[in-house]
Amino acid sequence: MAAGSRQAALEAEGLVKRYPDAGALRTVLDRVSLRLEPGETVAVTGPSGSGKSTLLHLLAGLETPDGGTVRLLGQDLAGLGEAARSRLRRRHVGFVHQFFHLLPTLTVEENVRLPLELDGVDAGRARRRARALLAAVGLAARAGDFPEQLSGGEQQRVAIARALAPHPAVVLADEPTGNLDPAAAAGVLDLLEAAVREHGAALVLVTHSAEAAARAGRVLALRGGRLVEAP
Ligand SMILES: Nc1ncnc2c1ncn2[C@@H]1O[C@H](COP(=O)(O)OP(=O)(O)OP(=O)(O)O)[C@@H](O)[C@H]1O
Repeated sequence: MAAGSRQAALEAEGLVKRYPDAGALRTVLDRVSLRLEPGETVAVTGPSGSGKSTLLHLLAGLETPDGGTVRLLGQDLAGLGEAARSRLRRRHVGFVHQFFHLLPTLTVEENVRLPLELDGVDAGRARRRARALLAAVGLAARAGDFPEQLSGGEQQRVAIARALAPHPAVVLADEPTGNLDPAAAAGVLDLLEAAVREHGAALVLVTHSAEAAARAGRVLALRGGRLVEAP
């Protein structure tokens, strides 16, 4: 790192991802590069199937690229073993999945506590943090419920509380406002933006929503596998 330059929260260079398709390999991402400073929000748009979720999975180290590198807080994910990569992800990445991925056998509060407890945070502190987050997302009264007792929008807010629980340096949100009414969608964006503002998190927001994208500092689009400035 050059003297005086800030360390990027997240840096992807030349990412390539190919998937088998009808007996051949199809290139979904073709040399995609992206750099996010702490406190920065980037919206990624693009048609269905353009590779937005794939890009988020590569940035989180949930999938391995066929080419290129991802550095999270300066660490090259490819240089880490699976255990170290999981630890880095658990501590520093908040991932909001498109379909929530809450664990159905755990209560709402247990879902939010889980990443903290997996990371060795003591039970009392994890409970306090989970309750504070559930209060922030307006679900304090639902802490003891199970995910299936909640509406889609409520489950999405739990997923966001869980993603923000460890104070992640990077938040990767895959369509966090999909299927929400406008008021709920605005509330979800407020929560994500608060994480950026209060903790200097870097946020990548994958979205089909023009309103959501308009709230980001930078809007990029995936087109033909390339990440370009949105018009
Ligand atoms: N594990 C996989 N195996 C094979 N093909 C895959 C796999 N994952 C994704 N793809 C393909 O890669 C392309 C990009 O998928 P991706 O889910 O990243 O798109 P997206 O832009 O997020 O779409 P949407 O907006 O519909 O969520 C799609 O054509 C998809 O079928």
